[in-house]
Amino acid sequence: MSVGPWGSDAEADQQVWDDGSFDATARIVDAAGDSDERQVEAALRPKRLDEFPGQTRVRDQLGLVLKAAKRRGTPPDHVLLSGPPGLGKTTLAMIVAGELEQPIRITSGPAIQHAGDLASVLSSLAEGEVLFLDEIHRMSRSAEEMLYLAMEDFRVDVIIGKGPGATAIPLELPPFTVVGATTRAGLLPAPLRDRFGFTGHLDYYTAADLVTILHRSARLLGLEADEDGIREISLRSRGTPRIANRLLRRVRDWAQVHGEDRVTEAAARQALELFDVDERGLDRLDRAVLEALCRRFNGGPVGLSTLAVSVGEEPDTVETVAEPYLVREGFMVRTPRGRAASSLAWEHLGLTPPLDAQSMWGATLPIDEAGGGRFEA
Ligand SMILES: Nc1ncnc2c1ncn2[C@@H]1O[C@H](COP(=O)(O)OP(=O)(O)OP(=O)(O)O)[C@@H](O)[C@H]1O
Ligand SMILES: [Mg+2]
Repeated sequence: MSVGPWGSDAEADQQVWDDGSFDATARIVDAAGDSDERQVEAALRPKRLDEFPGQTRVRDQLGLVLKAAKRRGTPPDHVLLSGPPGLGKTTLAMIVAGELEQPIRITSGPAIQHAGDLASVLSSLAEGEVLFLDEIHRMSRSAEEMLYLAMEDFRVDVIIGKGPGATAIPLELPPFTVVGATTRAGLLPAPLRDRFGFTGHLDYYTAADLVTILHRSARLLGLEADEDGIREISLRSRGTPRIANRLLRRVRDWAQVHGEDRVTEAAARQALELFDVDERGLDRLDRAVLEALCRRFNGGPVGLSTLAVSVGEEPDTVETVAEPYLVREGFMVRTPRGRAASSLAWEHLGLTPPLDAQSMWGATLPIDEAGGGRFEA
């Protein structure tokens, strides 16, 4: 067993595991929401574009497209919204219908497994109606092909019968608007992507936008909130309104249980400490990964699977759950020789990087200069 300047491996293990194993699916900083949460969220969704803070480019462009279509009295181009979970794609889809003053029909890629499922939705649409297709990248191939035709020519071919005797009966559809949402725009086949006249890509929010969102949510939840309390929550929300709203609800719980009726800075700090979300929005898994990188591997680089074993997780969990945010925020770098801690990581953990750390990871070198090769996985 190696005993470094920071103690033994066993001690490091203890820190990660002393309060039970880590459940990656129940993270408070998970950007994806579960079905219970979606009900609470519905109440917090802005209903109109001018109540929607942040994403100014997408908001202004979309506003223009919708206003022009309304003025012409025709349905607007189909709208594709892409971006990471929890940033407001569903919210914007609802807003499109709200701004057009049209009903919205909601379905999703996984719910449309057969072209027939889509045909029945399409054939029941009224003129001008908005069809929201969530997770559009998960639709079946045959449904996708039907959708191309429907989006472009407002027509579906209904197949009657089977085998050689089958005939296609074209069915005219009234004009309507598809709003597609996807977290994986890259997975959409080009012909489908091309049929959207407007594409909006949502990006992470600034802390200032999250402050606006949190003030609004606090008001809707009937909560008094101090500026400092709201700011504290915004900084820990990983640029994601869904996480911000969730943290706000936990802070509300904490404040109410402690007989306070305000979201103060102290309440926010204590509540979020209890839930293991630190000042930069890192949770226990994120910190365990950084701790392992710095303490055990001297800052890296280290292979993903070795790193995963040392925090007791599957490589896939480390790669998809912790890594994206750590890399995005500059705590961790992916190098051709594995994962490495940045100086920010050492600083965040309150540790001093060893003198030879810089030369060890060579992480800031572009891949080519660092010797070519692929990312170690
Ligand atoms: N700009 C915003 N202003 C206020 N609240 C927002 C904003 N964007 C998102 N939210 C809130 O965040 C929560 C999640 O938003 P939404 O469901 O629209 O995300 P999404 O992009 O559809 O996520 P997913 O990819 O998981 O479906 C909702 O409660 C919504 O009210
Ligand atoms: Mg959504």
